[in-house]
Amino acid sequence: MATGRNHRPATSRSRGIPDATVARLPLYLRALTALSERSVPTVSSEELASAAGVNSAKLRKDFSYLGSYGTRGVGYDVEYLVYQISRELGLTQDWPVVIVGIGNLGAALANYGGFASRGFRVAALIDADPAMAGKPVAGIAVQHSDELERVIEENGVSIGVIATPAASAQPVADRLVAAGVTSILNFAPTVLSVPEGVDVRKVDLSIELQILAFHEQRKSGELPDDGRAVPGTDIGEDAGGGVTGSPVAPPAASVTKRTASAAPAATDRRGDEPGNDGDLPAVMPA
Ligand SMILES: NC(=O)c1ccc[n+]([C@@H]2O[C@H](COP(=O)([O-])OP(=O)(O)OC[C@H]3O[C@@H](n4cnc5c(N)ncnc54)[C@H](O)[C@@H]3O)[C@@H](O)[C@H]2O)c1
Repeated sequence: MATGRNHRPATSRSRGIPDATVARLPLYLRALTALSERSVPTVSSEELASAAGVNSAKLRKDFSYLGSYGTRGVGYDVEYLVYQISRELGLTQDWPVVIVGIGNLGAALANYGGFASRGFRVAALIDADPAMAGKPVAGIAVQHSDELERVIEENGVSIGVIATPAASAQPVADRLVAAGVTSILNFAPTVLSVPEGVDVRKVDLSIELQILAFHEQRKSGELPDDGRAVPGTDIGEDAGGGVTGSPVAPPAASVTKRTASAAPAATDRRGDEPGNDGDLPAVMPA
């Protein structure tokens, strides 16, 4: 991982909020939503930091970017923070999402209730297999790939989820982008090339397991022969930021924006934006 401590942190395009802060906002929101469901009116930074698994000083710094400073002796207003973070994340509006590749994973994603409850409406399920067309999955009829462009246009889809085999992922991404999609969540184990202005996040559970395997190996005292740390395992601090109690990072700031090129994201992103986690995997908040 690049060491970016002496550099200005990479920031999101809105209001100059650092990407690492943006990556922690869903963690705060998840913790705050749980408090809200229990009708808890206020929360201290320490309590919320602990519930979100984040260091409390980092939390206060993150909230300062939102203009939220809490009230001394009272803490933060839970409902207001839920609103503020939801608004900052763009969750106060409905986001139609298209899932491409309705096999084991695509069907599981389609059935995942957590999308809808967080403002992501599954607008369409797309698969290249003609035998799948018309079959209901999660109450939605699967549509053939030929329909992809029409579906995106009709539903105003800007977020696409790719759950196809790796070999199909780039052509699918190209079609999604050409049709107007500007954000892609990629589950296929391949690096995607997308034009400038398109954001890609990737999820790879096997990478997370490999990181856990590394920590297991450390716990058992079995280090690699040369005793060096395995690269890419220190993602907690920059990506999830100040995460406590967990050896594995929460959602990494793995937004990838680049011009179309054959260069892997891990190389070009880390090279030009120190302190950002470039192509590290993201894990969906549960
Ligand atoms: N990121 C993760 O943690 C994770 C976990 C499991 C699987 N995966 C990956 O997700 C992908 C899907 O896995 P799966 O087990 O669901 O596979 P699967 O074979 O069950 O499903 C793949 C589906 O994609 C469809 N498809 C193929 N090419 C297509 C195209 N060009 N356009 C539209 N649909 C197309 C196939 O018809 C099939 O229905 C694989 O790349 C796999 O490696 C990732």
